[in-house]
Amino acid sequence: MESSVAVTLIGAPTDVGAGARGASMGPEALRVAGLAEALRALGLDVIDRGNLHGPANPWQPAHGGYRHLPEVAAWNRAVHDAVRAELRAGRVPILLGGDHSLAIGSIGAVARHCREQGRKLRVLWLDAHADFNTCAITPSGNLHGMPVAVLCGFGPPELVELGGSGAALRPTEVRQIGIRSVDAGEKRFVHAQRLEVYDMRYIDEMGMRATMEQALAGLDEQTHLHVSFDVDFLDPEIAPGVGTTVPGGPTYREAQLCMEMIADTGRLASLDIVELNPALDERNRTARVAVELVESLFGKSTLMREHQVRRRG
Ligand SMILES: NC(=[NH2+])NCCC[C@H](N)C(=O)O
Ligand SMILES: [Mn+2]
Ligand SMILES: [Mn+2]
Repeated sequence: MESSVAVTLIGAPTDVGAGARGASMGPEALRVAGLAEALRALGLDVIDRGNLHGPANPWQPAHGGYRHLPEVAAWNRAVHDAVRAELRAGRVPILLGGDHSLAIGSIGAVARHCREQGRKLRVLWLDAHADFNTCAITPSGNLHGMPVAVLCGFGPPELVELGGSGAALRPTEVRQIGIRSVDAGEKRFVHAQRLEVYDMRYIDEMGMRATMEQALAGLDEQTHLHVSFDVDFLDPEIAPGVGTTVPGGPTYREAQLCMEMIADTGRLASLDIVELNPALDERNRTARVAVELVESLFGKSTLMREHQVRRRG
């Protein structure tokens, strides 16, 4: 028997990067939906470290192109240090957001760890949004619309330099899946930086299976696979509990296949679950769907692998 996978839950209860309040309740909603118990039932070693602490949401307008930059930076420093500690201990950190700006700290720590260990990195960004805005092009100033740009080096120094000097990511290390809302200036920047985006039209035309085969192509034993799961990736019909819903997302079945195909790679080494907003949810059903998808991400399947009818070539 191989030793069991060890995961650590890290709560970051804040919505300082978002345009709507409520994602700060995400960590507790995921716990109430039974995340830790579900992962333990799969045989994983699960530690829940509780919640990180950081500044309250001052709910102020944008300042120099950003809303709440000092608060977002403080939360991300806490996330960075917590994620880094778990990676160093050989565990799989699972960040419970919180809004998506927290991926700056989380992926900043992952990228730094990979550099130190000489490992390759692949980031799968599951989202309705590209989150590739900068202060010059953002329509809102909300930092949850900017983490991918910040991680690629485009943003304020207090965020860009969080995981060490220089940009955490190269655009070629990222694959975006499920995208269906990109702002005008953001769209030009996505093209200029050659982000690899599998938008909803691509998924409609090619199907989720071919999409994931491409997004996961080229992984090897040295690759650290990070999944940044913005719950608004999902169609609002199955996931209403998010602050920025966009219709036309993946169905329950498509999302399950996406997660199962990631699990099959055996490379998943860190995860963010962000943008769950219990204030907008219905009886915690979005949290429960998120837990079901994360179970698949960690290898839950209907039948034992060896009993599955092999799909044809
Ligand atoms: N992580 C998210 N839900 N991001 C939504 C971003 C929405 C919009 N593109 C903005 O920059 O304001
Ligand atoms: Mn989103
Ligand atoms: Mn997002």
